Amino acid sequence: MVRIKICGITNAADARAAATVGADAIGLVFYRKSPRALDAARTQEILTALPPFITRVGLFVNADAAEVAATLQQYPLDVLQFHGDESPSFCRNFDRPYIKVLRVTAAQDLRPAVDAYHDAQGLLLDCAVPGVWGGSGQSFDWWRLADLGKPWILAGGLHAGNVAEAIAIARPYAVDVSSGVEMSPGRKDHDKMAQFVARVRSA
Ligand SMILES: O=C(O)c1ccccc1NCC(=O)[C@H](O)[C@H](O)COP(=O)(O)O
Repeated sequence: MVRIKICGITNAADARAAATVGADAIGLVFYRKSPRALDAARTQEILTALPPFITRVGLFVNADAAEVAATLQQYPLDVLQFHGDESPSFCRNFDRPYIKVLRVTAAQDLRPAVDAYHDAQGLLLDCAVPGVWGGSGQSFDWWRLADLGKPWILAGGLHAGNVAEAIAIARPYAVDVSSGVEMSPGRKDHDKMAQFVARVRSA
């Protein structure tokens, strides 16, 4: 079964809807320059609204270690997701499972990254878009990856109309979607989320 993460949740209603339609995980953006960035009140509201057994993933882009640590002190996040140029030693600094994002455009050898981030819980492949760290809505040329020896997550420009094809080609452990299930940046479309999950489940 392919797992599903819905990223860039910004309010309690969207968090509840993501859980209701069957998402396995939600992503919370702690990157101030993002249109999906959260403040303390919103973060608390989302975490309070979320039912049990949905993985809470916190996203960071080249944050200070102190900022990541403070966020972890404040909120019960299950997994960290690093979208910037964070080194392996930085990522493993927080005593928390982490996912490292690799930004790609087409087929490439991922072995060096797999070796470098050998203790990552998973790797997330997203589309490399200059000047954009994530949530771009752009996809890359999917390819069938050789076994990485580690779960990997497919992201970048996915939506209900292309996710089945993406899964058939790439065979990921999980898929991650943000803008493909939105009506505008940071506002999820609940019907699109339901359609997306249904397509993944039937792929
Ligand atoms: O959502 C953002 O604005 C964002 C900003 C900086 C780093 C990551 C960000 N989001 C990550 C994601 O939403 C997803 O993990 C991934 O990039 C897929 O996004 P999309 O192509 O919009 O489905």
